[in-house]
Amino acid sequence: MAAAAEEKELVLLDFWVSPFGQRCRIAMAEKGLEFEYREEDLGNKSDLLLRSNPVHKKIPVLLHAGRPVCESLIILQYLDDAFPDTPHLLPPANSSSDAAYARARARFWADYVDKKLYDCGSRLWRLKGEPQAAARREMVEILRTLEAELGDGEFFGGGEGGRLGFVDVALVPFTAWFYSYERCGGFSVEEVAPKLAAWARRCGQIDSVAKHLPSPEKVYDFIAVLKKKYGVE
Ligand SMILES: N[C@@H](CCC(=O)N[C@@H](CS)C(=O)NCC(=O)O)C(=O)O
Repeated sequence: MAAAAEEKELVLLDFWVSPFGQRCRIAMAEKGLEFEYREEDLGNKSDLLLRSNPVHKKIPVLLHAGRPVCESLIILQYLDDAFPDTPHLLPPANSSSDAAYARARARFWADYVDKKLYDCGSRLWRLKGEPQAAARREMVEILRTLEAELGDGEFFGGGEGGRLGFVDVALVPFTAWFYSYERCGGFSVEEVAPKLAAWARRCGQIDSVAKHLPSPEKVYDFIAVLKKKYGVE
């Protein structure tokens, strides 16, 4: 692979359960890029993390030859740009208006995942009573909206040659949280969005995803730790 010499220079500052970090790990696995994984203690962030992401002080940070790239969706786009000979997540930019439109559309849905799904999922385990019921109604709507975008497709598309694309990689880490969302919210993803549930199972069979996603039970245990930390009963 053309990028081989540069691959060794990729370091990912990450935290095991982070869906944002998992996006980067899955993307690099899909691209066949080797990287060094460095687990951060988010309660005691390393100087390297604080120096590399002084604005948000968050993981993931990708260091490429020592230069930091922050924010998971920006990291995914950077990987497409910096390693153009590897399979693209976004349709390659060319002069056609169709490619430009497909790129814009994929970015829209990845942004939707960030703006809606993550926040709503957090409210499902943090809240009780009516606010939690409101989060459940919103989550059902989000899942149905994503299912409508998926349609009858095998994947959300955008990737080269029927592979995982930008939206797939942006969304798939949250499938490890579906079980927790279901238990906290009292609903079934299979019932509200069966095609999306089937897509999640399909993704789970892909090596890059299977290798980098934790089990749903481990995520649920982690949420129990978070609940304790934030005093949620
Ligand atoms: N928008 C960011 C979100 C990253 C993020 O929220 N990271 C969390 C872990 S999941 C973090 O580093 N939290 C530490 C903190 O907020 O102090 C991205 O897409 O990379």
